[in-house]
Amino acid sequence: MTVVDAKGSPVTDVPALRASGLTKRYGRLTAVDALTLDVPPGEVFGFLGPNGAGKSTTIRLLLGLARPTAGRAEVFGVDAADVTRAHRRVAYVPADVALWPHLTGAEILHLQERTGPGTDRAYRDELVERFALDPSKPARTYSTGNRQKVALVAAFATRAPLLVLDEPTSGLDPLMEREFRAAVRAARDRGRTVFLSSHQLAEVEAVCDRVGILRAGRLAEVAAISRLRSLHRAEVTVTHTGPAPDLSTVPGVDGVSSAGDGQLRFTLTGPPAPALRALAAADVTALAVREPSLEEIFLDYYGSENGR
Ligand SMILES: Nc1ncnc2c1ncn2[C@@H]1O[C@H](COP(=O)(O)OP(=O)(O)OP(=O)(O)O)[C@@H](O)[C@H]1O
Repeated sequence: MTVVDAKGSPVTDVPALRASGLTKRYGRLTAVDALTLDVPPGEVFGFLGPNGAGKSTTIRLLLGLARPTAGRAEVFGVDAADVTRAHRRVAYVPADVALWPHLTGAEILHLQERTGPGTDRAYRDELVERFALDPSKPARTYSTGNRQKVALVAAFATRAPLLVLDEPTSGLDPLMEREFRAAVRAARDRGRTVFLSSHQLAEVEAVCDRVGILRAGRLAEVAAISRLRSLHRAEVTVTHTGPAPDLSTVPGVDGVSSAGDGQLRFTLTGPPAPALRALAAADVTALAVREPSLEEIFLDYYGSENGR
């Protein structure tokens, strides 16, 4: 029996996606290493990591397209290996969209409608317009971006409660990227769950509630974007009159520099209270704090290293 809330939506604490000790080895290489993660229903989750970190392999495991060496993947409580049941609730856009070359975009969308978990046709037509897709052409004539658009329109227009998108915007131009972000927000407004692997950090920052950062097959961090920012270095600029405040021994403060123009710059990690107490002793006339972008956080994690 399904329990529903006042609006008729199912009440469930079963995660949309669950990975428990999920592991995939290819010979000696451990592509995904004991990955444990829950994505609750209604969340937009960003999945980040450099090339080769194991993002696509994780997605393949979550979708039952690859068999785990150890551990388990579940979609709304159903074992990912039970593909027929699990896929009733999933729409998937792979990194390399392959379409039937002789069918037109419209024919492919129609085919998806008949085989998938149900389609909102009015919304699909709206998305075709929004993504400026010409559905009358055979798929073999589509560019990479246009193939991606067909797959995205089909996925967003389904009634599947979970969308798994593997680097879905790599071929889209900035206008289409904007439409993509709007479609993700609309999906969330409808209570759908989105699992989005991406290299576009600005995109993840704009649409995701939480992010997971994968490094060499392991989850290095899972956090809300705001929390991730607060854990990382903020850049602080203090304008003062009179002698510069002494921050040399303040916990969390690093890289103090003064240009001698009444401005002091430093980076701050962790709670700001000790720095604020030290600053209170000086005559501070302005204080500016710049939080790091997701890109800066990402580079902090990886530096110039590879993901593996
Ligand atoms: N079928 C396979 N056989 C052997 N090794 C594989 C196979 N699939 C993936 N790998 C290896 O597993 C590691 C993770 O690859 P994966 O494609 O999951 O990374 P990714 O994070 O998706 O990278 P990218 O961002 O470049 O797409 C890589 O070292 C890759 O070479």
